[in-house]
Formats: sequence, structure tokens, C-alpha cells
Amino acid sequence: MLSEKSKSMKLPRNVLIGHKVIERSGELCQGLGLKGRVIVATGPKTRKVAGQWTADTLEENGYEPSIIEIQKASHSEVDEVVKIGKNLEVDFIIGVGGGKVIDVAKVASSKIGTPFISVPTAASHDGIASGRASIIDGEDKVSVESTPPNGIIADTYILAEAPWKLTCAGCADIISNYTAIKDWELARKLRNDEYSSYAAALSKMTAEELAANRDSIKKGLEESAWIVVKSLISSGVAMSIAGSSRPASGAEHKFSHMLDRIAPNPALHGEQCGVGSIMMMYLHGGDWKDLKYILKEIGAPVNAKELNIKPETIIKALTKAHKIRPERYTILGNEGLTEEAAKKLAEETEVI
Ligand SMILES: NC(=O)C1=CN([C@@H]2O[C@H](COP(=O)(O)OP(=O)(O)OC[C@H]3O[C@@H](n4cnc5c(N)ncnc54)[C@H](OP(=O)(O)O)[C@@H]3O)[C@@H](O)[C@H]2O)C=CC1
Ligand SMILES: O=C(CO)COP(=O)(O)O
Ligand SMILES: [Zn+2]
Repeated sequence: MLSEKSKSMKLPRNVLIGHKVIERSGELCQGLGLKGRVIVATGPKTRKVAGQWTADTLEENGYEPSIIEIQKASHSEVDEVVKIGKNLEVDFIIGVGGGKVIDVAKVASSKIGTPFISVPTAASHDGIASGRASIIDGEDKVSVESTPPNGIIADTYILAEAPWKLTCAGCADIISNYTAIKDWELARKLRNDEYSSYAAALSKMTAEELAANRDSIKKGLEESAWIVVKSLISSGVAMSIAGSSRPASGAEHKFSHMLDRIAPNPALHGEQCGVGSIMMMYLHGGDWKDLKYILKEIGAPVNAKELNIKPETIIKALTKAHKIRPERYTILGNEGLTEEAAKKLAEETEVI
């Protein structure tokens, strides 16, 4: 009954995008009513690029920052941040870095119950703006529900200087929304899965916008960082609306997560999702050639060789991908692909 229906959505409140907006970190935090002590979680490289800068800016604005360097997205590092945060009685946490740093800071702030500000230094995937976090937990490395950032500071000057490969991976993560949506629609039809047409439309539109603007995505162009980070934020919001990663994660993500488990040297998250998306689009009977063309134009990998992953590992990942998060129904079904079908799929799409 409609009268009994309820839904809670947590979304970022203040988003600052632009050239050297890190200098306005204090202003964003004040706008959110934040005061006092803050942990600035950052990485060894990203500290030099933006972490120290953020801490200095906050200090100039009357905050008391303490910098913590994150090495790995692991539970022990989350626990360490939580411990330090409780000891210092911090008022909020800022994550300044790539996905690893953002996820650790996101989960730690959620555990302490403090606000969280996301300051991505690389436009590498859509976790920078979402309420999802991916922490290494033995075999398990899919995202889990956490708290979305209260604020986002996306400095295009920093993002444009990040390794270009990371930006291309972010684009591919967005392009993979095309197949994630197809899987979600399938699960709705076959399983009556909960579905949000708003979240699906936003996710699809985000991929379409990025594809339409791909000519402006070029190395060294600050405009590119704008386009990509806006898309990543939009995709993150789609996930927050849905209350799950469904709008941005389907069979192509299962394939990527399986590669993370079995490949000796996995490629970047978005790179693997992009290649997975080509193959899942083929299975859906969609225009996989166009999707491949878009990825190629962006400069993202489109085959096993470019991922630097062996063909046999690709086939194995295809046959085992359905075992990731089995409750999420996708084009891979409950049984997954046979080895022969997986080989044929990878060959026909020229992934191997
Ligand atoms: N929450 C979610 O929904 C999702 C989370 N993930 C997770 O995110 C992580 C991957 O994130 P990703 O961003 O690709 O990789 P990392 O955060 O591991 O960053 C990759 C490397 O790039 C460096 N780096 C980042 N920004 C810059 C910059 N501007 N200049 C120079 N170097 C830079 C980092 O430095 P440093 O050493 O300082 O960190 C690091 O060495 C994984 O843990 C993955 O599981 C992936 C997808 C979705
Ligand atoms: O990467 C994501 C969306 O792009 C999150 O997906 P998962 O929930 O599959 O980790
Ligand atoms: Zn992703």
C-alpha cells in the first residue's frame, strides 16, 4: 500500500567543482556547519599533490587537521583511522586521494558517526561520490553500503594532472552503466527486483552524456576533468537514489570483481568493467561494437592484451563471474557461462 511506503536517501549536500577549489575547503566545511578537529586521510603520493594543501588550507581557516597516510583499503587501516579519530575526538574526516583513500575515510567516518568530505585526486571511478565503499575483506571485494560524502571538493586542476590512465578508467566505469542498466531491467522483468526508474534514467543519461562529449576528453585538458568528474558524481548520486550500486554495477562489474580475485595482476577497476561491458552488451544483443568504439575513442582498453591479462584468465573470469554477489540477477543467469560459451563470447567480441 502506498501509505505504508517509505524510503530514505542520503545524498551529498555541498559539491564544489573547479580550478583550485581546494583553496575553498574551509568555506565548504563552514557551509556545512563543520567545526574543530579533522582527520585528513590521504595517500603517500596524493599527500604531496593535494593532501598537505588541503590540511594547510583548513588550518588557515581555523580547523585543527591531523594527517593520516593510507596505504591500503583494508579493514585494519579503517580501524586505525577510527581509533585515532576517537582518541582525537574529531569532528569530521576528509579523504584526499584516489579510491583507496576515499573508501577508507568513508567507512571510518561512518563507523565513528562523523561527517565525511570527499576530495578525489583522480577521476578513476564513481565511488568518489557514492555511499558505497570497497574494502579488502579476504576474498570479498565488492562495494558495501556506507555513508555518502556530506560534501565533495573536486579540484579540476588536481584531477587534470592525475595519471591519464586513471581518468580513462573513470570514463570506462561510466560507460559500463549501459550494461548495468540492461541487467537491472532484466532482473526487474524476470525476478521482479526492486527498480528505480529515476536512478536508472540518471545512470543511463550520465553514460550518454559522457559518450556524447568524448571528443573533449583529452589528456592535459582541464575541461576533460570537469566532464569526467561531473559524470562520476552523477553516477554516484544514481546509486544513492537507488540505495544500491545496481544502476552502475551489473554483470560487467561481476566480471571485473572476479578478475580482481583470480588475475595475478588485475587492471584498473574501470578498465576491466569497460571490457566486461563490451562482452555483456553482446550477450544482451545490444550494439557492443558501438560501445567498444566509444571506449577506444576515450583511450580505455578494449581487449585482454590492453588489460595485460591472459586470455585464459578472461575466460575463467567469465565462467565464474555469476558467483559474485549471486543475489544480483544479470544476463549471466544463475548458472553462468560454460567454458565454450565464454571462449566464443571473448573471441567474437575480439577481447581475446
Ligand atoms: N567505492 C566504490 O564504489 C568503488 C571503490 N573502488 C576501489 O577504489 C580503489 C581504486 O581506486 P583508484 O582511484 O583507481 O586507485 P588508488 O586509490 O589505489 O590510486 C592509484 C594510485 O594513483 C595515485 N594517485 C591518485 N591520484 C593521483 C594524482 N592526482 N597524482 C598522482 N598520483 C595519484 C595514488 O596515490 P597514493 O599512493 O597517494 O594513494 C595511487 O598510487 C580500489 O580499492 C577499489 O576497490 C573501485 C570501484 C568502486
Ligand atoms: O563500482 C561500482 C559502480 O561503478 C560499485 O559496484 P560494486 O557494488 O559492484 O562494487
Ligand atoms: Zn564501477
